[in-house]
Amino acid sequence: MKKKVMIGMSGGIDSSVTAYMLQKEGYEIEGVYLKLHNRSDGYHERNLGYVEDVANFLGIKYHILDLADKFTREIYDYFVDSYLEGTTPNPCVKCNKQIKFGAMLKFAQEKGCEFLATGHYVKTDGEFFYEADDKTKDQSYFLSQVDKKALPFMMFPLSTYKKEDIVKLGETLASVYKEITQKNESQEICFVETVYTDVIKKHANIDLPGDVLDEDGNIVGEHKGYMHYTIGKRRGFTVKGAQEPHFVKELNPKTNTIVVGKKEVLEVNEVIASGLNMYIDEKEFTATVKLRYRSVSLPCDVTIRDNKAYIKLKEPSFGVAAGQLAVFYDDQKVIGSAWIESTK
Ligand SMILES: Nc1ncnc2c1ncn2[C@@H]1O[C@H](COP(=O)(O)OP(=O)(O)OP(=O)(O)O)[C@@H](O)[C@H]1O
Repeated sequence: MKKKVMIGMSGGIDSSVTAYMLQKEGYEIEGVYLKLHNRSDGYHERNLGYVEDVANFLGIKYHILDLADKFTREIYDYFVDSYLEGTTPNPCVKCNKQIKFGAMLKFAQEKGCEFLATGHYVKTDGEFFYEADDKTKDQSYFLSQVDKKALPFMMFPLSTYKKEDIVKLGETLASVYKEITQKNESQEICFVETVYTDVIKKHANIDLPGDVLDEDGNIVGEHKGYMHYTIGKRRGFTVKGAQEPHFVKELNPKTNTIVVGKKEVLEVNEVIASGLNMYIDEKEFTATVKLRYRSVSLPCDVTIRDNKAYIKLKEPSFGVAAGQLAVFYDDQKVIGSAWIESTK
């Protein structure tokens, strides 16, 4: 009997080609589209149109799973609250853990599927995640909070391909694939239509000017409201008499102040992170760590104690933000991750 695979279908090229590939390999496939938010600009209608056309082309069944309430509670509210608290959230990491490889995986299993496949660029051997071959698309950072128990059920057929090859293949398939390749690349964060501040504005007044402080607490300028800034940002505030660029080092919601300094004051050598998700049991290890997506992996020593990771960097990093994820790698293998709480 053919093995049954559920495919997370977003209406984008990656998942549409994933479905084509797995069918060609001989799997029995079904699709599921997740409704994750209530965008009113025709977003879901457009995506579902593509999902339906691809499903018709392949002759497969597809489901619509409405997870908007769960998504609002667990992902959207966390996103807004993080900015209010002066931290920098990573909603895609939470979504992968709780929604895509939480609720969507459960749905796939309830429908009798042996596997869940997505168009993520990442590898797995059922025990660990590994970086994808296309390093410009690699999404291992975003998957590193996914529960170990979910890994044996995952399939990532795009893991060895380059994005451009997937687009090229799409162009040779049915006309719907061609149409999908011509639409705009999806947004970085699916519920942010333009910029994140437009989302936050719906929940708080973000335009509250306040003081810019130097490291010693002296007032040196003015800012537009702390929620306009993230750690490392260098524009949109004034610093009296500054000759050199200044960067945001700290956000203080309670006093509506931001602390800025020259690049060297943003230097970080130690990181404390909590909310661990480890794929190995060791409590002390040497690894490399990515402190944000699209940053280089830095060599470090890690000690796990009282459910926290104490990370000593062997070379400094700059502009590390609380709220982002620290992802530990052993070469290309993801060995765990934790949320950045504080830095030194
Ligand atoms: N709304 C959704 N419903 C079902 N699956 C989804 C949805 N959004 C994303 N996915 C799954 O997660 C994968 C990664 O999504 P992401 O948005 O990170 O990448 P993408 O490159 O835009 O993918 P795609 O081209 O398939 O839209 C998708 O390929 C798809 O399998």
